[in-house]
Amino acid sequence: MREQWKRESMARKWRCWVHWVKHRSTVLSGIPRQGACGRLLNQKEAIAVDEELMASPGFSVDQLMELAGLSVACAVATAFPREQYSTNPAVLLVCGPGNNGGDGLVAARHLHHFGYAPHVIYPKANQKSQLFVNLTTQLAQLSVPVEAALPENLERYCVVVDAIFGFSFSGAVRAPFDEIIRRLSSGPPVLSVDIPSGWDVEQGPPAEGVTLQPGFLISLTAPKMCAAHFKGRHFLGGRFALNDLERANAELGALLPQLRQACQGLSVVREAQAQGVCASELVPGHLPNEEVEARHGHRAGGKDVVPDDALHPLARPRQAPAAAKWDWVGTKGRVRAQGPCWRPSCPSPDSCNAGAGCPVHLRLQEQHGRDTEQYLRAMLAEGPFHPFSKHASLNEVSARFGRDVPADYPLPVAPGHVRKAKHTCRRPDCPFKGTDRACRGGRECEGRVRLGSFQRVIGSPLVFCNAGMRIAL
Ligand SMILES: NC(=O)C1=CN([C@@H]2O[C@H](COP(=O)(O)OP(=O)(O)OC[C@H]3O[C@@H](n4cnc5c(N)ncnc54)[C@H](OP(=O)(O)O)[C@@H]3O)[C@@H](O)[C@H]2O)[C@@H](O)CC1
Ligand SMILES: [K+]
Repeated sequence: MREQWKRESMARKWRCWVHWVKHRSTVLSGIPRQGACGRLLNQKEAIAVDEELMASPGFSVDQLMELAGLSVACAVATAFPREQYSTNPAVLLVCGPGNNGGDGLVAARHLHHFGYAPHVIYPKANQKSQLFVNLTTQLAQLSVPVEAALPENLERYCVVVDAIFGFSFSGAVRAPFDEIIRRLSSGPPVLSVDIPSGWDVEQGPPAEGVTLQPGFLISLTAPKMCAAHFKGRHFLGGRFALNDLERANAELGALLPQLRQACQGLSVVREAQAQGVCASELVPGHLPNEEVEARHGHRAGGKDVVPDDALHPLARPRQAPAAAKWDWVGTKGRVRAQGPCWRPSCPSPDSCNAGAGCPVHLRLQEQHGRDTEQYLRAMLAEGPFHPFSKHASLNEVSARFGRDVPADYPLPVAPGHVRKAKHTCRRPDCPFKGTDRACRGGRECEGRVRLGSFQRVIGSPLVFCNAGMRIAL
């Protein structure tokens, strides 16, 4: 009896909510809201849905924020899978003064647990609310750095999570966030939370000034009107909508996410733009590819259901270049890599030759300097086919090829440009003493020590030959 009463009461509340939102939508919106993601919420509706979630079903702010932050972390993990990196990938989360910033703080905690290395920038930390104090304390206890200023070098991050402003943003961006947004606009790929920061919630990107163009967006609860101007990979998150969404969607004409499966952030499929119409549809992550194809008439391509050409260049999946494209040229014991760079964080993937200006290379050099073993480890950790710069020594390239080179690939050793192994063995009876051949024994032999360290690093067999270091493939 009590159960039935509960069910009826829930149903009554739900009908009230649907009626109320429907009525509000009609009254409040004068602007058409058919965009890239179906019917989109305007600013007042977004705020109203948020308030309603707290009022009627009694969600608390921290509950909503926890789910929102978790879905942000899931979207990052989907777009930048942890398995693609050999060390914990660095993620920069820039958090603003409101609840959008709170989502970023929560996401940082989950990303830490997912095996990422989050770094939080929180320029206007909210010290008054206990919720925000708790969130920063939790991060401190996990040793997640929380700082006020944006770091100088953004290239070390595989993605920047923009949790600066959400649906309460209005007007022109004020300091210090104007400068932050300017810098983020030319850095690594950006994933925006709910609203791309600096965009008007309804009108989209500002007409003038620097604009953030994120490659990824995760809308919370439902996409807002500005999402109509977004051209990247779109996720929906926040499992806090109420029962009976299908009915709600039908009645409201809105697109509230149906998060029935385990994943928290869902991709939104951008339908083929054949008739110039860009209507998107929410597709649960578990939908079979054939069905996606049937419904949208384009190749779903594994997990990625967004056609590549609809994506922001930084959001497009990178393909490993064919081995033939790689041309390693030995020059005075140094080598040069030619071919497109496909490091996920490369700022210019099509033109980068990882030369002296390659920030990754510079950073690795800066961090590890002459410590060969550390430097090699760091190089290898950058992922497969990291193109070495002009300044990489032949030995480093040899070490790299020892791991990844295809069996039929020519050795990167150009005649006449091979570094000769120095004879540095101090044994008085060394048979190679006085010759230009390297000693194969002797504890002090520099070649042997180095050989040992390469083997430790890459675990592949390297042998000495007369001409210098070669790879045993
Ligand atoms: N149900 C949901 O969907 C859920 C939503 N959630 C999340 O909450 C987000 C909305 O949060 P919110 O209401 O706290 O506002 P938000 O946009 O973060 O920031 C407001 C701050 O920005 C500031 N500010 C404004 N304009 C500015 C300007 N031009 N230049 C500079 N500053 C400016 C403003 O300062 P003030 O104007 O007050 O001085 C204030 O401090 C929402 O998008 C979603 O991410 C989840 O957490 C839970 C479930
Ligand atoms: K944002």
